[in-house]
Amino acid sequence: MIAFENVAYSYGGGELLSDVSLRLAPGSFHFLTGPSGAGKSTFLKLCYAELQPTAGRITLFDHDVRSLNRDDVARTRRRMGVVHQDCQFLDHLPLSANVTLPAMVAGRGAEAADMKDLLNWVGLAKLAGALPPQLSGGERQRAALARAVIMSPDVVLADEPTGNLDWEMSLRLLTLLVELNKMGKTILIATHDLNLIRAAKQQVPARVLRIAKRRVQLAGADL
Ligand SMILES: Nc1ncnc2c1ncn2[C@@H]1O[C@H](COP(=O)(O)OP(=O)(O)OP(=O)(O)O)[C@@H](O)[C@H]1O
Repeated sequence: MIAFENVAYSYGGGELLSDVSLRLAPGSFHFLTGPSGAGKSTFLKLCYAELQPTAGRITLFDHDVRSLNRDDVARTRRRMGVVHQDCQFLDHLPLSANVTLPAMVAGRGAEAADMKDLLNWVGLAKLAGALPPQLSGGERQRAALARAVIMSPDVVLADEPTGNLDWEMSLRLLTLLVELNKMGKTILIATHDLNLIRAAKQQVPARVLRIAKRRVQLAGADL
């Protein structure tokens, strides 16, 4: 589904990531950990073709990212839901419109019933008409997850989705990601939170990728 072969990435200085080879199988659940500045967000950006590798090959849904034109990239991204670290919204639009925006942009429009189901699922049905600045950190994170999955993506990539949340809210968000995985979605979550990883491992066979010394490697069962 997502495959890296001897991938390197540099923003112009020295290499941030070197010789990364791995494969995220369909339906798998992975965490990505590593110190601040190690390249977790950069790795996720490579996964959704926001960045191109400076060396090696990345394959998304069996297509080499270098062979994709702009339309192909847009089509590929529709199969991927991304929860960004900063969860930005359009502040003048109500939550419901923000969540359905990806469907609108893709020219699909979302059925009102689907949107209601989705907001119910993330526990935000009562806030459908609220404006983003009125939402708490946890509500914003859950809204960002709803927006990421409105197009029924095959893959969900989340960058520190529980970064600003208390433990109870983190577990709630994790439960939603585990539910998505049980529905067959491939999940990749960048996080610093080892407790979150431990909690996930009690629910799903999650694996841990660790960035260290520019390499991304599978961690052992002990984290
Ligand atoms: N657009 C950019 N141009 C140049 N350098 C960048 C750019 N984006 C990130 N970097 C640098 O690349 C390194 C990795 O950044 P990245 O955001 O991928 O790390 P991270 O592991 O996600 O960090 P954190 O855990 O703090 O969010 C950092 O040193 C950062 O300053």
